[in-house]
Amino acid sequence: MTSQPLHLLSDSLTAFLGPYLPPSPPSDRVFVTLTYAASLDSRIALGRGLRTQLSGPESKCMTHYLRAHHDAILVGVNTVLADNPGLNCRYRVAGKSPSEASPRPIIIDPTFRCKLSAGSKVMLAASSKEGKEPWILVSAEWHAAVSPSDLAHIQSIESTGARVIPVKGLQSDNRNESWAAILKLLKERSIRSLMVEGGAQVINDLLLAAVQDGDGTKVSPVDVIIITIAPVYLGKNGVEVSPASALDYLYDIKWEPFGRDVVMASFNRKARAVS
Ligand SMILES: NC(=O)c1ccc[n+]([C@@H]2O[C@H](COP(=O)([O-])OP(=O)(O)OC[C@H]3O[C@@H](n4cnc5c(N)ncnc54)[C@H](O)[C@@H]3O)[C@@H](O)[C@H]2O)c1
Ligand SMILES: Nc1nc(=O)c(N)c(NC[C@H](O)[C@H](O)[C@H](O)COP(=O)(O)O)[nH]1
Repeated sequence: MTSQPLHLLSDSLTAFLGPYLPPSPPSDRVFVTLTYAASLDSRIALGRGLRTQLSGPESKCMTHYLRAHHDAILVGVNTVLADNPGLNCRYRVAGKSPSEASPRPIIIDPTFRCKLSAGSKVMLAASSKEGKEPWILVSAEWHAAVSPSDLAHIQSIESTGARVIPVKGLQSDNRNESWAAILKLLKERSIRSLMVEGGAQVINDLLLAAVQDGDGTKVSPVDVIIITIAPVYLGKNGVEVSPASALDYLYDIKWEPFGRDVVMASFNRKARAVS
């Protein structure tokens, strides 16, 4: 990988983000930050499968600063197929190697469509010690009936330290149940803070998701929402972020300009109770 480290953020910008970062020491459950970059018409890409750069250099740097503060970063498989993302942290953290500063990449991919190769950016970031090896979450049903060619592929990428992890309850047709299963698995594997970067299906689902808290109460799994808004329109064919129903539960909202973009950071009132 030949990516350049990102330049430092000013003190005022780190002060802006500070209140929204995962707690230290971490709490007992997985702290979830939902973050993405959208156009003025709430599109996150020009069309399905199209990588679309929205963030300018300043807000991009903000995203990598956030990556440095999370144990893991999660995307849906369509984002991997469209964007070939590195999912590492290119913001330099004093006293940590790039790999140590990077979150664990996690890809939700029930039927292993990503078919990661050694040349994909996420695998290259890991092999060049600029990131961590990805975990690919597949459904337990798919894994139980894996074909010989997929098994060979899995063995090949696992030999590099990547993991293909079967998850009971991970299913495309009951995605709310999937979130409960994903968060349980991540907690068992000592992930205490998760940054979710997209794509649209993941974001739209998570905005309305409800999982059981320790005492059985239904809660939203999302603690913090951080959105970069870029001053462009992507039009009607764009990939839209718009949940299936209305919601109005953000609080302690701050807006901050980052270059030509503006970033909104907020807490989610439903992170504790969903009626
Ligand atoms: N601007 C941004 O910030 C940003 C961020 C990420 C992606 N994108 C764009 O978004 C587009 C991709 O978005 P998308 O909506 O097509 O796909 P996605 O990335 O949300 O992936 C969807 C797929 O992931 C799996 N999946 C997701 N949630 C699941 C669940 N709970 N249970 C089981 N399986 C689950 C399924 O296989 C599903 O088909 C791309 O064009 C990409 O460039 C933009
Ligand atoms: N913050 C942000 N601004 C954007 O304009 C954009 N398109 C994304 N998209 C998020 C998605 O996860 C991308 O796949 C990664 O941003 C790829 O970037 P990396 O190689 O991982 O740095 N995110």
